[in-house]
Amino acid sequence: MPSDFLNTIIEQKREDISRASKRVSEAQLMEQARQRSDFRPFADRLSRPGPGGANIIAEIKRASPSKGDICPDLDAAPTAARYKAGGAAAISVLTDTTFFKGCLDDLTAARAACGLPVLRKEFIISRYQVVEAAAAGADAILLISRILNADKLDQLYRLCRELGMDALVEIHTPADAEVVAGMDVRLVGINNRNLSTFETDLAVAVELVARLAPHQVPVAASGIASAGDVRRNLSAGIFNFLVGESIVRAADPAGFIRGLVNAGQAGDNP
Ligand SMILES: O=P(O)(O)OC[C@@H](O)[C@@H](O)c1c[nH]c2ccccc12
Repeated sequence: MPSDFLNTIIEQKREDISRASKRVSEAQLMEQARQRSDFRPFADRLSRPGPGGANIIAEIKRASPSKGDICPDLDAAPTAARYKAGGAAAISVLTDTTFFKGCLDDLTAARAACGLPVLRKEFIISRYQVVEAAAAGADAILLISRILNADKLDQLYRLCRELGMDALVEIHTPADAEVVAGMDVRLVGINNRNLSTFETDLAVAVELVARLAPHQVPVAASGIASAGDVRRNLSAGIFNFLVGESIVRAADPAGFIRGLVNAGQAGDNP
């Protein structure tokens, strides 16, 4: 069972959704979402390693419940441009306001400032948020297996695909892996962080990757902080990485991303 804190987040989400849907109906959002034809390929880009060897999904993350403020004044548009300059394959934007100090406008601004595909990083529990993501310009959404039962996960995944977006489906345990291995989901995020305890263990991704189905491509997420961390995952067959805090805190985010992208190349840094 999710801890109290994860429950607190989910309760807050229910409130957010109820408030937002009074302002703009799902039908209105659906109309906007249906007009899109500008999707940038997220899953395709991450299906094979880029020229550097590692694909980095660089995250816009001002704060988190486990770390508090990371960079509260971070400006989404120039940050996304910097991430692109460093060779990021895609951008992840946390759109939760209460716990992560993000918003959907960050996603729209980040996307407009770089040519990269953009992932909506959110605790998605309802159709409304999926349609809202598409209307706001997301190319992909995160679906967290831990907070959805198998039916709901499947429904939201289908809706996401129907609207033209890709999904990153996140797992953390062997039981989550089993549910997702039975779906036609292509991109599977393996979160090294336990969302209840916030404990991060880099062994989680390298161990769980063996449980994915042959058609699935892994993305290691959380706690990745060095070229050495990337190399450890590359040896386990993982070439996609979702990285937040260590990029946001780096003095030179573009240079830091570049180091991660090229971590697998001979004669490279620590
Ligand atoms: O900042 P880190 O440790 O590099 O982690 C990034 C990302 O994996 C993390 O933000 C994350 C992974 N899954 C989530 C689910 C919800 C909120 C946040 C997340």
